[in-house]
Amino acid sequence: MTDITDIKIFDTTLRDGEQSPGVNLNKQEKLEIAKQLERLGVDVIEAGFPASSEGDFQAVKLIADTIKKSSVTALARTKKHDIDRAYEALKNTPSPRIHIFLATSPIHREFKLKMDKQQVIDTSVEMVKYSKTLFNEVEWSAEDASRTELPFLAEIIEAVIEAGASIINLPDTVGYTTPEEYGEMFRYVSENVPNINQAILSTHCHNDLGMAVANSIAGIENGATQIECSINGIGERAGNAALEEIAVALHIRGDAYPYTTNLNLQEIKRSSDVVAKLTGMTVQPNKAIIGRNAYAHESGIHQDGMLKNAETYEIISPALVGVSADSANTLFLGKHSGRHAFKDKVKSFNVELSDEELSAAFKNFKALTDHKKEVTDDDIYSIIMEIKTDASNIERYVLDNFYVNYEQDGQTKAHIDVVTPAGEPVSHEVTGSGSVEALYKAIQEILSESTNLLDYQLSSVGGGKDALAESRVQININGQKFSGRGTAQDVLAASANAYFNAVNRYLMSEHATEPAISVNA
Ligand SMILES: CC(=O)SCCNC(=O)CCNC(=O)[C@H](O)C(C)(C)COP(=O)(O)OP(=O)(O)OC[C@H]1O[C@@H](n2cnc3c(N)ncnc32)[C@H](O)[C@@H]1OP(=O)(O)O
Ligand SMILES: CC(C)C(=O)C(=O)O
Repeated sequence: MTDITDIKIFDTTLRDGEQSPGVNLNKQEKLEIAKQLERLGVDVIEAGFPASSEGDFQAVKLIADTIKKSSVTALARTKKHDIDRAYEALKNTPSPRIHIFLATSPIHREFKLKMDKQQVIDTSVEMVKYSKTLFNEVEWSAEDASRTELPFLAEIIEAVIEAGASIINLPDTVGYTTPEEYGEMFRYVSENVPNINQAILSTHCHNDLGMAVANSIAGIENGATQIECSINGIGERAGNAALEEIAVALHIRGDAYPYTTNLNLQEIKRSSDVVAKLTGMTVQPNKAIIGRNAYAHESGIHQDGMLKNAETYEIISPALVGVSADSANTLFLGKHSGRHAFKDKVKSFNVELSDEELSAAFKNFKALTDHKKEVTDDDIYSIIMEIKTDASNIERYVLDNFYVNYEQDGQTKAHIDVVTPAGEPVSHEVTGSGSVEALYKAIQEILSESTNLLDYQLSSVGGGKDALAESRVQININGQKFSGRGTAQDVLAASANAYFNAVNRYLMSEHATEPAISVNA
């Protein structure tokens, strides 16, 4: 039987995540995120870099003073001032940890730090020892470890462990490495650092080549037991390894990855939402695990498969990560949807449709998808109601075509082509002082019945700029009031449909034994 290894989750949303260009969290916002990270069950919260500003010092302090279950840490350069500031900020947390770093790669040593190898070792050792006078737990990071000579990496790691570091983090700072290379670095360190069993190894991967999650997993497959990652994968440049992707990959592919974490997966969606909202970094729709399309299926063949057995196309249940069935929008109805999914949606409204009504509704739905990217539940309900209240079995007015033009003198011309209940095509043109006024005047003048408008309302159905327009009218015919409703992409078409709907309801009532559809008569 394979042993299961416990992996510690070190969340750096509030430190590396906040290094995302344009993100600037105040201390209350950072605290809200920290509280959510604690609910999510992360083992370590990296709350910030206290020496970087007074604001970040105060934020780290507030988090350290408040958070009790997760361990709170903060970043510091190998400088006494940075370490002292971190201590002042962290001293009230039950299990404080300092995270100090120094770059080890040739390019950083030569051009950025202007230090040789020995200076990098000596500075790191001295500052780990100093940190140890203040903190029980010292994490040391070899910045740009993945571009560092392996023998030098092994040498410096042995020295800092000897000085008191108990967590050794090996970042792929610039997101350059491949999973094979990153895994090989951990294997090399595990095999070539004599005192490595006195420390735990940690991954910290950036996503410049889109391999941060794969690299982090390669790290734990080769000896690391801590993963540094961030919610929604935010962080410097292309970001860090996404916490939610690692957590769910380890869970869903437990057969391939024998690891556990302390994370409460059901808090993933909420964590993602809080971070997206407070940082202003919205999540791309197709983002794995938490993107709005992650559980949505649009094409008819996929939807049919989903209805027959969800596992045909779904490897993760949205409920696993706290995505509600409603927001999962599992069967997204759009241009590529088929009859099975449409029928399923109709059923969810508890409306009975005959086979003919269903076919007519499906036809109208497909026609709508040619104009509208996202067809909402409201749109579909409107289509169903149109069908349910349709007067197609009686003679009625059919609006064939219309247009409305603005004239130079401020007048509006409306032209309509209608087929009458007797089946005759007729056209009429009028001018009026506004679009709806002119259109309704043309309709009133073309009807054999004498009608007048009592009430007119216009609203939008569904969201987005391509939402449907819905118009409701009440008209008076022969002393009786009839209501009408019309939906269309265009507000004038919806208005015309509503008027004809009311007139046709009158015609229906004339044919019925009881005028069931007249209102307030
Ligand atoms: C890979 C990472 O993510 S590392 C973390 C990066 N995060 C941040 O930098 C965010 C917070 N940073 C800041 O607010 C500022 O950079 C500060 C306050 C830390 C420092 O600001 P300044 O003193 O103005 O220095 P500046 O940022 O311009 O340059 C960095 C200096 O630190 C030095 N340095 C860089 N890393 C380290 C280190 N690990 N230990 C010691 N010194 C370091 C640089 O060599 C440079 O030194 P120099 O001034 O002698 O050339
Ligand atoms: C400071 C270290 C951990 C870092 O953020 C990096 O190397 O990317």
